[in-house]
Amino acid sequence: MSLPLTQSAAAIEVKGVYAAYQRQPVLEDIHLSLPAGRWTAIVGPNGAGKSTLFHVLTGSMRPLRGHVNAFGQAIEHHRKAGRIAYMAQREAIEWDFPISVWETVMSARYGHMRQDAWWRRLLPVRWHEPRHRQAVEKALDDVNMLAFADRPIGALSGGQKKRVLLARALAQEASILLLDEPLAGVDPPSEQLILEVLKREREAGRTIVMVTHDMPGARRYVDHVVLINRFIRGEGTPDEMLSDSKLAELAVSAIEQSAHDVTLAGNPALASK
Ligand SMILES: Nc1ncnc2c1ncn2[C@@H]1O[C@H](COP(=O)(O)OP(=O)(O)OP(=O)(O)O)[C@@H](O)[C@H]1O
Repeated sequence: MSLPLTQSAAAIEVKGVYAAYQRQPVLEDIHLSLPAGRWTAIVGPNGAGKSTLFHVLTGSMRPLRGHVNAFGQAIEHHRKAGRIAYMAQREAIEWDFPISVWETVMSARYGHMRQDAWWRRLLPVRWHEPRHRQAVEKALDDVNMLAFADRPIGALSGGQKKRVLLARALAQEASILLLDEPLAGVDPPSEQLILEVLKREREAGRTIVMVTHDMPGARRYVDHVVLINRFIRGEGTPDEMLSDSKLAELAVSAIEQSAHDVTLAGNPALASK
């Protein structure tokens, strides 16, 4: 069940963000206030700019204009302090890299290890602070992947890779989780497992922002929904934003947007008008 949004401060505030690739606009005039300790779904058609928004939120892409704050400070500050965990889409990861599931998830702890005594950091991994091992173990257990800890990451199925990526984000124990399509390509039992894990994380006070195309899952679990297609097309409760009429409006915006882009591609002179 979703939580009421009253009295919830903003975890992330996006103000007047514009972003583009090779001068082609992808995000325009984005203003958002994502509530702290709540679970937000970002919903939009393919190519709407959802992943790009996450690149801006993680600081890996600089917007052309505008800025992003987390808990009232520049987002870079929180990223460097490890307070933001980011789960990329499966396709964005190099799976041939010769490293195990355990090592992949442990890499989420590097930021925390910087705070350990310097001599500890020189020791082999098995002598690192037990809290790192415990966090990795718990995260893998949460997503039912502990039995695969020693497996090379390249030797996993698509759905298993997804769960390892989520475990990596969980092991960071960050206050904000940014998850790009955590439910895509997983079977129904795994989807249910992931939704329940995220529900527990939200109940523990973490702020979750996830991109999803899974409307039934979003309707049942999230507190807040943002509709996006280059511009923000709506923001509110799941009941308001995921109604048939709102989703139909979003689909029409996608058709209009692509017709507009095709027109501009055929007449580049119009782009500057
Ligand atoms: N590196 C890039 N260079 C040029 N264009 C890009 C790049 N990455 C994305 N785009 C374009 O920017 C637009 C938004 O892409 P983005 O990946 O943010 O969309 P999305 O909403 O996450 O889509 P999907 O649901 O398909 O994952 C698309 O038209 C895409 O083709």
